Amino acid sequence: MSAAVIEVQGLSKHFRKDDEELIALRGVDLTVEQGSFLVLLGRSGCGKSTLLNLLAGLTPPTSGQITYGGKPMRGPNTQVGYLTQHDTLMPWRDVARNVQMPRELRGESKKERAAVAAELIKLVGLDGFERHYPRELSGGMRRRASLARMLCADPETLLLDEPFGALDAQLRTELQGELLRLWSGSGRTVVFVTHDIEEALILADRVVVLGPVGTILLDQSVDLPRPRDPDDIRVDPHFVELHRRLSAALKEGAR
Ligand SMILES: Nc1ncnc2c1ncn2[C@@H]1O[C@H](COP(=O)(O)OP(=O)(O)OP(=O)(O)O)[C@@H](O)[C@H]1O
Repeated sequence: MSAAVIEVQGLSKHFRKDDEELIALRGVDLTVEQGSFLVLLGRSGCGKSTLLNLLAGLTPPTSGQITYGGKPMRGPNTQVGYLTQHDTLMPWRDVARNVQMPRELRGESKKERAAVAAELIKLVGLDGFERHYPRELSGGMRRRASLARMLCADPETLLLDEPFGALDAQLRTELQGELLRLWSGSGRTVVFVTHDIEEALILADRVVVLGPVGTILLDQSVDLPRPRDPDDIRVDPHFVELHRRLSAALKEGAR
């Protein structure tokens, strides 16, 4: 077993709205192993995005603690790349300049960062759109540009919040494949949020099913052989059994 890169203990997050307190997460314990591909699966509103915000260090917990690489996290974590659910592209920069941004901030030369960005733009299928501004792109294209920008920072841990939800089925499968190629053997850790069981099983080493307030309903390792061809794997009896288990856990959480 690899070392833990992220350790979450007794994590709670409350929000205050007017006079009411809303509990988004309550007492979550979770360990993420270095180099693993973890999928967090859960229905809308169970606290997945809140958990990623906390893992990225964008917001502090109400109680509990998170350690990253053995050190308590305080403030934004620069080792992680975070693809949020909402669009964070800079509207005044074209695709190429958005994607290059993380390396520009590090002071990398124009030539070097342009070369890396060009590769990544190609990888996400946006070649030809380098000079387009975010407003000139479709929702799915903006998502892909954001993914390329996140990868351009070359983070050691990737936090992805439903990154492929807005894409058509074929593009989704292609980008899932690219993500797996990028991750495989890289030593990077991925925490991927989705509410799609099939997507979870195609990607993950391990699926954690979350219920209301982030309660862990099931912690399931996924020992399906890789590469996992979506068309073949759907009829694999072990896939079908895992699908049934995850689906039952999600239903249980909805009661
Ligand atoms: N900034 C905030 N202020 C108040 N309440 C919030 C805030 N952020 C999240 N919440 C609440 O916390 C709960 C969990 O929200 P969260 O976005 O983490 O869920 P989710 O599982 O990611 O949902 P989805 O799959 O729909 O994105 C929800 O009830 C939401 O209304």
